[in-house]
Amino acid sequence: MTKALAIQAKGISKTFHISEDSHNTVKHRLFNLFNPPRSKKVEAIKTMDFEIYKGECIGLLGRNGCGKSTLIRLLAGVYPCDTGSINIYGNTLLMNLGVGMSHQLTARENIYVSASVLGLKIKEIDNIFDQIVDFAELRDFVDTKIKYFSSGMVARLGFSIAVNAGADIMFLDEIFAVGDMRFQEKAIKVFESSWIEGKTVILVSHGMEVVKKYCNRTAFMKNGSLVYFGDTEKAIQMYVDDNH
Ligand SMILES: Nc1ncnc2c1ncn2[C@@H]1O[C@H](COP(=O)(O)OP(=O)(O)OP(=O)(O)O)[C@@H](O)[C@H]1O
Repeated sequence: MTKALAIQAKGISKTFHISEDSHNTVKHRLFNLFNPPRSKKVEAIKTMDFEIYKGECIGLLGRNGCGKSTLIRLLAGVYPCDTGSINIYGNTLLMNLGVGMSHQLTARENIYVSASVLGLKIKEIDNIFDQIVDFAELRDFVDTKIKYFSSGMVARLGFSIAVNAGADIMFLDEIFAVGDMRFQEKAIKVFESSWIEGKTVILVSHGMEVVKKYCNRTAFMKNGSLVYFGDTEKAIQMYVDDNH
């Protein structure tokens, strides 16, 4: 049986240009009239190719700053790539600290916007609205702008929308680390339930137990490069060695 593609990345890369001197004060600007601000290049993602198949749970490991979040933001379409192309087969939702949700909107408005992005009609969203709110345990905050939410509350809302609205591909950035213990247990239960079967999940986590338990393949990144993508145990070993 041939495996169906969920994500195909070909030759993708991303470089950030960070300005080193911020000419913010009047004094600083006067003294630096003829010195343009210096800029530093950060190659967050160095050219890489990979394929992810439908139904896979993929782990993404690497030390702080190695490019994990940038990679999933590229895959989720938050940033454009500098080079290469990404093909996504299905609808996606990125769930970490509120990326993809608007902080100026209330939880209710974000539910409607995110679920529409996932392809649901207004009537369908009406039908699952209560489910989303109750699963996220945010009944008392439905009409509060999410800029007043804690990062855990935003993560709960994002996870609940994706679970209930049925995203085909989910990017989970440290989801098991941000909610409180009770929500983490609930999130893990959903993760283990049959619901997750057939869905494609890309999981960024510093928790080796979670990666070991759920990921059928794991990628190990270092300094923006995809060093290894395959057997989970082997990727974990490389990550552990890199931390010593
Ligand atoms: N929006 C941005 N503008 C400029 N530089 C950025 C931006 N986002 C990330 N970077 C830089 O790109 C590099 C990779 O960052 P990224 O957040 O992808 O790493 P990470 O592996 O997710 O780290 P962590 O484990 O700490 O979450 C870092 O050097 C970071 O400073």
